[in-house]
Amino acid sequence: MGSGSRSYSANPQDYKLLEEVGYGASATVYHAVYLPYNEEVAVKSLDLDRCNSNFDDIRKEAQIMSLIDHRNVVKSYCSFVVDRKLWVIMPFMAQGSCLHLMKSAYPDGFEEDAIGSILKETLKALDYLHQHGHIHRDVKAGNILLDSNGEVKLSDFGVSASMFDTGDRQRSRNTFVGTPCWMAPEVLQPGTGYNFKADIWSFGITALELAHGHAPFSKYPPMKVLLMTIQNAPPGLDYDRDRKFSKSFKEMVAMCLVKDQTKRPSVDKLLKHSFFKQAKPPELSVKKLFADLPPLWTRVKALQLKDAAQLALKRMPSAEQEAISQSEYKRGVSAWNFDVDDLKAQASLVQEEDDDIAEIKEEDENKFFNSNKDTSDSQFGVDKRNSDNSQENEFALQVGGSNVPALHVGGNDILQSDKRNGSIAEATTSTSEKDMGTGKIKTQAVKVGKTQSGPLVPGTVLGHYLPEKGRLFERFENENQLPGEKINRDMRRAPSFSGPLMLPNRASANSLSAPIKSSGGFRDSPDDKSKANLVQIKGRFSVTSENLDLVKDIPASSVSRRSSQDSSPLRKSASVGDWMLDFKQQMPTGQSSNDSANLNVPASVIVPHLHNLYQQMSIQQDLIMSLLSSLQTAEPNDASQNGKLPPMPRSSENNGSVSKFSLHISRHLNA
Ligand SMILES: Nc1ncnc2c1ncn2[C@@H]1O[C@H](COP(=O)(O)OP(=O)(O)OP(=O)(O)O)[C@@H](O)[C@H]1O
Repeated sequence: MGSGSRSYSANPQDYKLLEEVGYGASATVYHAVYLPYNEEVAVKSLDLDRCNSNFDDIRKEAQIMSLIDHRNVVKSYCSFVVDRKLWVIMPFMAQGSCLHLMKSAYPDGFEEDAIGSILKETLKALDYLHQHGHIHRDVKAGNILLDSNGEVKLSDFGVSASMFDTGDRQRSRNTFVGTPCWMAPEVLQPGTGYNFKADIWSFGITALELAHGHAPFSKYPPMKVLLMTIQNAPPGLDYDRDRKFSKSFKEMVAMCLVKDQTKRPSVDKLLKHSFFKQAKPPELSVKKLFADLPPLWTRVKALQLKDAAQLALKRMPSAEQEAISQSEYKRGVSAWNFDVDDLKAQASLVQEEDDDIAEIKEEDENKFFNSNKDTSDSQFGVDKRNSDNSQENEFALQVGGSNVPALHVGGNDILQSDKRNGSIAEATTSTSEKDMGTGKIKTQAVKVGKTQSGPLVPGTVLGHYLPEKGRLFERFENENQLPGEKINRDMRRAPSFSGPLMLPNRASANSLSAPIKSSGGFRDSPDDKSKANLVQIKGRFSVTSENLDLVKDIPASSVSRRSSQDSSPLRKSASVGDWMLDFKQQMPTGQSSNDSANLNVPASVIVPHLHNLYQQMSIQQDLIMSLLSSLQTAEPNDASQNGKLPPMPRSSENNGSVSKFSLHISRHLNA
């Protein structure tokens, strides 16, 4: 197989690996030379031990990549296994990803003409993929690659899904994979399902990312991003700093970022938008972006060092968390694995225990509720943002009410799609209750051990968030020294800018036609089989049976969600004490409970709990910081209100949210 008539061998000796130019969730990407042709290529080395996908899925991804034939989509020339790695040979894109380029030279984003060209080429790639039945599912600046001549290609099919894929493979997963900042609301919203329009949302977010240098909400931890995506009005080009952008650019972004997926345009329609009609050829507008820059690998290395230095400087745990979150974002890692069962469990607890979470509005995002008035007169009849308010309210109600949004993976979710008149029908994952088959899939999930263990805290739900540091090292431990690799090991022990790190299990990350598993439809009923793998529910956090090896010896005690003793969810979530108690109850009779210090508890049992405890401490610190900053913000008004916390001044929708939030936090702290 190969490019055109060229074929590339499956012999690793024919490839000389040079510099590392990127690192993703499950792969390292090298600049390399294909010796027989003396041609530069990129070698993506996927660590099979770190991939949770089964090998067939990985191979299918590689196969589909090799069938791709479009100038704006990165294809693979061939792929083969070398030791425990799958090498995928691709064209080398000498300027790397747009994300890398922004981070090294354009921290505030690109100029509009470059953005227009990049987005137009990306749209062409999406057009091709959608026409061929694929939802990319991971459109973002980190996956838009640039060549030295200005060529733009969309890459990384690690999480893409085939709209025509049905059957076992589709049912076989219970983990939603994506990158939270770019994920469309319907992907998270119950009962709707999603289709290729999810790519249009991600495309709109990518437009903002290219315009600002970062995606909206990128500074927040994943759980918060999920809630904000669901609750808040869509982001847009509405800030003062966005005055420099044209009306047509703003309109185009507003069209993409409509919460109602049926009102989002197709790629075809978007391509006809005036913003793209006037886009310059990329050789004019994109090529100049890197005219004066050093080679890609030098930039990547510099970014790695900078990232490592930043992390080293930030010693405070809470600051570290943010740094980690930021560095992961900067690496463009997309394997944020959402365990849907865990999220559902957490969401259900949020519903009962934590209505006020729904009212936490971020300062930046509040303005969206009252903005976007200028985006209503799109020639394509795009909805006014304000017309989405009913939907906003609906979301807010759902969060606070009985239909809390929760991720759901329907076990029988089948992609229903067909191709009519040459265009893609709106293939949608079915999320109706009758389609769920939850019990079956949940049981499978337990069996395959894909859920996260330990108390469910925002950090744990998205497994990688806090444990990142640990996995960073794991990554280095596991790494093979590849021939030609020049980056010294010490530096690789620092957080790698281009690397993913801690992405634990990228369950479907490598399946090009990975099923679209996440959808809505959470049933919060006592007989909900989704709770089959809940071992304990404590406050808003739960211990799940992710790792049956870990929990099988611990009595599964069902704790009422609103037990009077459990009024302090956060504190309760620090379940180490309970766990020790449980463990001690299982001690052979006669052994004194005072022996706890000498308990012969295996490290494999202790470490996860210590880890959880650490996470909870971090979250508490985070909450304290949030409270402090809320208080600081409120201080000027405070004096005039006799010590009462004032309502949020910016939006009537936020009245009282600070005080509720504060109350919520003080409940945590005082309990
Ligand atoms: N063909 C290529 N030429 C040059 N650089 C590349 C190429 N492919 C990937 N890269 C660089 O390597 C990085 C990681 O690659 P890629 O996104 O394919 O890995 P991944 O493990 O699938 O990552 P992700 O976490 O985004 O899923 C990219 O962001 C890009 O900077």
